[in-house]
Amino acid sequence: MADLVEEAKKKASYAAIDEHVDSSTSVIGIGSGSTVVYCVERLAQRVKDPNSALKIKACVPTSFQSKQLIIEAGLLLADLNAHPVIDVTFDGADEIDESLNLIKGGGGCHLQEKLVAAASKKLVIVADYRKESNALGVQWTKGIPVEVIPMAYVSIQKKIESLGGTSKLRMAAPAKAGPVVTDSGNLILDVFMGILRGDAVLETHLKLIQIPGVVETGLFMDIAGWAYLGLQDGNVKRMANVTSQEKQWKSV
Ligand SMILES: O=C(CO)[C@H](O)[C@H](O)COP(=O)(O)O
Repeated sequence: MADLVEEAKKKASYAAIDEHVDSSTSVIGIGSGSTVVYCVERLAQRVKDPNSALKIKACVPTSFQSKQLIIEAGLLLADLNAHPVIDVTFDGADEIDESLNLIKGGGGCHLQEKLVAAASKKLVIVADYRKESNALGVQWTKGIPVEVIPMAYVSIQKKIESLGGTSKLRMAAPAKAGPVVTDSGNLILDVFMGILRGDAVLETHLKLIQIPGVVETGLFMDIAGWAYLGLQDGNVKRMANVTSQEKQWKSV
């Protein structure tokens, strides 16, 4: 089972890199999590190939983890302020619906992931078959990750209750006593607001983001243009959202 999942992540990642990186690609965003490890592996293989025509100028990370991945692979590390327009970003997801709405932030990196995605002409999601869903909250049952300012986390929890939801402060145990602290120094609430279909995804994001002290939610709507899903039978399923692709190209 574990091998099957790893193989699925690797196949999806290799296909995504091979189909979205070419000699015109200059700046690449690198997401976070266990699946993007294979994207970086494939990218490094292609860059180091003596016959390579690639001219990658910079890789922009979305977390401490992805910064380390870029450095260890010998790729060129840069930051978003130096490269505010990114050609293509590759990132994982915790759940993906049919319209390519996503839950992200299982690894606690969704704030920087959203900032890098928003600066990207293309966002390509890589995942294994367990992430595909017909509605958000069906496969991923650990709640919507919501990054919050530490001094307000209890009052934010109360506001979430008044919206009909519940939340749990994400804890770091057993790795450390106390809460998970994000790369930006904030806390994470995992928020339960039921199963989200269609317009409910955006509506829920808007309700949460309006609460003072909420920095970002792990709901990503209309931003992923492509998703590559590694399947159990060894094939890769390709999904595309034309509306998101067009919006992205226009907004950058
Ligand atoms: O959003 C994320 C981190 O904040 C990750 O992309 C998401 O959790 C998927 O991770 P993995 O590839 O390990 O399943």
